[in-house]
Amino acid sequence: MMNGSYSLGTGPEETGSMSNASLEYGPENRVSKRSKPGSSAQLQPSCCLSVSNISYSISERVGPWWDLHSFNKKRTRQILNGVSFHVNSGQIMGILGNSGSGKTTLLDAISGRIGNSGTLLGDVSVNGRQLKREQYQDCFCYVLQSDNLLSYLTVEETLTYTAQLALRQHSSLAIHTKVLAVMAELNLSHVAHTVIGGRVFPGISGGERRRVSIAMQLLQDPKVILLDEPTTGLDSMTANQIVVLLAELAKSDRIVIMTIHQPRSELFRVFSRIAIMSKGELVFCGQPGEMLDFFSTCGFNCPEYCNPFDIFVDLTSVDTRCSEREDATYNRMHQVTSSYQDSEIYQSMLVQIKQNYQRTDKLGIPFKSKESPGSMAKLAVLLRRTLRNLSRDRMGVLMRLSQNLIYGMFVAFFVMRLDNDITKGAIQDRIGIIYQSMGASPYTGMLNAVALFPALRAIADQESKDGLYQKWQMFLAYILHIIPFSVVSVFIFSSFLYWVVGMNSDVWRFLCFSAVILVPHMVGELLTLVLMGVVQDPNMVNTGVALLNVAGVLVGSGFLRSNQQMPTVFKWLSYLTFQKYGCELLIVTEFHGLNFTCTTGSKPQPGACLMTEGDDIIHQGYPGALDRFTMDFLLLYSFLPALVLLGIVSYKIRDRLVQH
Ligand SMILES: Nc1ncnc2c1ncn2[C@@H]1O[C@H](COP(=O)(O)OP(=O)(O)OP(=O)(O)O)[C@@H](O)[C@H]1O
Repeated sequence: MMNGSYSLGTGPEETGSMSNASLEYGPENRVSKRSKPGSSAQLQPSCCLSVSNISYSISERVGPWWDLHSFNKKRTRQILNGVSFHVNSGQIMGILGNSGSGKTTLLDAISGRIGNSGTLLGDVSVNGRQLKREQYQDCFCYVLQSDNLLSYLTVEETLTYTAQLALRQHSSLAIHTKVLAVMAELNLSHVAHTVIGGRVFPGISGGERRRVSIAMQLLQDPKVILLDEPTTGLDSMTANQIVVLLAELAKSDRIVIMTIHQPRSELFRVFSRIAIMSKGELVFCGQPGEMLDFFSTCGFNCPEYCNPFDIFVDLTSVDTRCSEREDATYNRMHQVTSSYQDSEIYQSMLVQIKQNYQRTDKLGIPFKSKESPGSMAKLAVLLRRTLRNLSRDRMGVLMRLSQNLIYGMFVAFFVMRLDNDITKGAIQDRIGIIYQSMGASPYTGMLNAVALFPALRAIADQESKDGLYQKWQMFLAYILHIIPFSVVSVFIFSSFLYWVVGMNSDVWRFLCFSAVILVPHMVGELLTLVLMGVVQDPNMVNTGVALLNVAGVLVGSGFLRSNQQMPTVFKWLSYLTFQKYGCELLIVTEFHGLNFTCTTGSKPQPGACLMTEGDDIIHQGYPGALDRFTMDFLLLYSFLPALVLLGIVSYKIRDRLVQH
C-alpha cells in the first residue's frame, strides 16, 4: 500500500471514506441537491472542512526606510481574497499556484498560524461547526516546508519523544505501540533505528525525513493534515511517492491539504481536489476531471502529452515582467475566476457549506489527542531529549569540554610560572590571569549557545505552535543540560591553569576560583540564550553579548580604572555587572594573606616595593572586599536565576514575535 504505486485511473470517487459507497463526491456532491438540508437521513462524512470567504490583508509601507517620503505612506495589500472551499474526509486536496500566489498564507490562515500584523476575515468550520481562532491549532496539524529534526536521534527516538510530549498520559507501552503503528503507516519501520543525520554525517534520506515530520504530526491522530510544500527539495520520484503516501493517509478517513509546486502529471488523478491560486484568489477548485472540463469550457484545452498542472497554473498566473503582459494575464486570470464562481462546481460547493452549517445532526469537532503531560513532565522529556541528542555529538562534546582548557593553555604558556617577587611581575601577572579568566569565560559560553541553540530554537518554535510545550520550557531544558557541561569544562580549565601557573596553593581557594569562573562562563551562555529569544539572528546576538561583556569588564573589573576614581554614574553601573563581584572575589581569593618579596637590585625603582602584602593590594584597589566576600558570592550567583527569569520573559515575548 505504501510502496509508491498508484494508478492513473484512481478517481477521486475511489478515495472517499463515506459510509455509503453509493454516495458520490463532488459537484457532483449532488447529495446536497437530492436531500433536504438538515435532514438526518443525509449521509455525512466523518469529518468535513469548510473554509468560507477567507481574506487576509496587511498594511504595509509603500517604500523602504531610506526613502522617507514613501516610507511614511502606508497602503493596504490584499494577500488572500475571499477564498472558499470544502473538503471531506478521505480526500486529498492539492493547492497549486505560482510563487507568491498566497498558498502558504492560506494554510497559515486556516491553521491559526497567521501573524497579528494583518486582518484576517472569514470562517473555518469543521463538521458544520464554526471554529474559534484559538481552536484552529487544536484541530489541524501542520507540516512545515522545512524539517526541524534533531540530528543525533534515531527515527524511533524522535517519534517516541514527540509522543511523550503529546500523549504522556498514555503508558510507555501504549506510546511504543503508537510509535510502531505510525512508523508502519508511513513506511519508516526499516529505518527505525537509523539516526536522522545532519549536514556533516549521513542519516536517513530526504524523503524519509519528510515522512518523519509527517509521522510526528500523525501521533496526535489529527483528522485534518495541512502540509506546506512537502515535496520541495525532493527528486521527482520521491516527491511522487510522498504525494501517493499522503493520498493513502487521506483514505484512512482523514483530510489532507497540501501546497505543491510542479507536480508530475501522473499525480493528476491522485488528488481528489485540485485548487489553483493566483494573486490571493482561488481561481479554481474541483476534481481533476472537472478541471479539464472547466478549462475546456473556458476555451483552454490541455494539449496532449502536456502536464495539465503546468498548463493551467501558467494560464492563471499573472506575468509581471511588463505592464502589457501584466494587464493581459491579469484580465485572463479574472475571466477564469469569474467563470469559476459562476460555475455549477462553485455554486454546489457553496450549497454544501451552507447545508453543513444547517444540519441538525452535526458531528462534534474532532480535536487532536490532547492528553499532554504536566509542565514538569514535559521539562523532563525535553531535558532527556536534549541531553541524548547533544551528548551523541562527539566533536561537540569534546569542544565544549576542552575549549576552556585550550584557552587556559594559552594563558599558562604565556605566563609560565608565577613568581613571588614584585619586581618579577608577582602582582601584575596575578591580576592579568584574573582579568583574562573573568574576561574570556563568557565568550566560550556564548560560542556554545550560538552553535547549539538555534536548531533547538527552531524546533521549539514549531513544536510550541503544535501545542506540545511552550518555548520557555525548551529554554529551561537547555539551561539544565548545560550545567554538567559547564561545571566539568570550567573545572578542567581551572585545575589546569591554577596549579600549572602556581596560584595561591590552598585547596579551598582553588575551589573558590573554580566556583567564581563558572559564573561568567554560564552568564555568557545564558545571556546569549536570553537575547536569542527576541533577536533572530545569532550573529547579532554574538555581537551584543561580546559588547556587553567588554563594557562589563571595563566598568566592573576595576582593572582599567579603579572603582574609586570612576565617575559616579559608572560606579553605579558597576553594581549591575557580574564582573565587579567576580573580580573582587578572585582578587581576595588570590591575594589575601600573600606576602611578596621585592628584590630592588642596584638601581631600585622608586615606589616599587611600597606594597609587599597581598592585603595592601585588596585595601587599595577594592576597599572592604574582604568583608563583602560572602555577599559578593551571593550577588555573583544571583545573576544566574535573574537571567533564567529574564529568559522566560524573553521566550514569552517570542511567542508573540514568531508565528512558526
Ligand atoms: N505578513 C506578511 N507581510 C507582508 N507580506 C506578506 C505577509 N505574508 C505574506 N505576504 C506576501 O503575500 C504573498 C503570498 O505569499 P505566500 O508565501 O503565501 O506565497 P506562496 O504562494 O506560498 O509562494 P511560494 O510558492 O513562493 O512559497 C507574497 O508576496 C508575500 O510576500
